[in-house]
Amino acid sequence: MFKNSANTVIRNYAKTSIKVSKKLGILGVPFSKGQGKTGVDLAPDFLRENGLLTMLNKCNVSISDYGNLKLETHVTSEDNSPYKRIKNYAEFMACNKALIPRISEVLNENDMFLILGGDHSIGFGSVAGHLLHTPNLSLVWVDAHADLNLHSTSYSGNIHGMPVSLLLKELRKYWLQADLYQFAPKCLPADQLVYIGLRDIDPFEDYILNKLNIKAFSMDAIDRFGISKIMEMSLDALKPYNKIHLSFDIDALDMYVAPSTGTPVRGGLTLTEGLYITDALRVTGRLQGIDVAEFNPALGTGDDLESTLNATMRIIRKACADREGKLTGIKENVINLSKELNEK
Ligand SMILES: NC(=[NH2+])NCCC[C@H](N)C(=O)O
Ligand SMILES: [Mn+2]
Ligand SMILES: [Mn+2]
Repeated sequence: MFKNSANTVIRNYAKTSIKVSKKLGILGVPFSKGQGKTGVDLAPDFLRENGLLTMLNKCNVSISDYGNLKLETHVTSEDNSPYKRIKNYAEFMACNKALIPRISEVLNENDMFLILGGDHSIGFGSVAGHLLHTPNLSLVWVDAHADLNLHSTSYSGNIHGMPVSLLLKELRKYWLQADLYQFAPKCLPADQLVYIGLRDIDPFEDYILNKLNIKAFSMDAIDRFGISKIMEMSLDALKPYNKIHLSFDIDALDMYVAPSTGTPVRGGLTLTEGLYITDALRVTGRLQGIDVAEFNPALGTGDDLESTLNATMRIIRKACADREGKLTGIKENVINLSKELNEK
């Protein structure tokens, strides 16, 4: 098995010599109610203001920016929510129901899409929408957390810790009252999911990872085998003709690299490892959807913010572009924003 995997990687890398520049559709989803901290909704515009589009243009990516998903402003009552333990369930559903059909619209006009979160609960709508367009899909979830809780197993009630359980075929039976078949009829088989970077898992998540035999590469595994071996094993686990969705929670990165995030965990990926993962997926030529979630520009000092912004931009560039351009103009904007936030 491992002999083949090395060949797979070499073959995949060889494909990069055919440089087809892909069309990229970008959509911001400024949703923050999947967890308790404000500010993660600022990320899409903050990334744009700090030169996201210019950076990608310099790398010859042709972009259509669809702006931000409009979120319902009048709050629906939680009284008739079927899952009382989940915080902001109605808002979560409204946002994701709006997001799901947008993915096909964006993919009909582009080769790839990039969703700018928002907290990671938007990963549900992004992947569910992707599955509607491309049912033969594999999911790579890069995260310190498994985000695999059920409404009934979550300690926090935060739905950013649950999106994967809403997506998995094997767990749908626990979400009957969510009426998922109506707006998210396609789901993901557990054997087409790979986790990378895990290091903070709840007991139920651990149980279900084992029970469903889900490929999960923890930080321990990465430290032990090295990231290149982990990527070989990851790609080997996925069907070779499937398109790939990468859902990147920036808290997968070490908290020294990406401190401006709501649930940081120590002992994470170096930026080099994060970029390696992203590159290994992009060069397969099958990467079709990307989420970048949990960047919260309102958290941390000016230095934290600069580091997190830089890491996030570089992950995005690696996912979307064959070439690297220069990052410019970031520093001034960071200084201005941290001044502004301190004055509040
Ligand atoms: N997307 C995230 N950062 N998720 C953190 C989840 C933390 C915890 N497992 C919970 O369910 O509340
Ligand atoms: Mn996380
Ligand atoms: Mn996450």
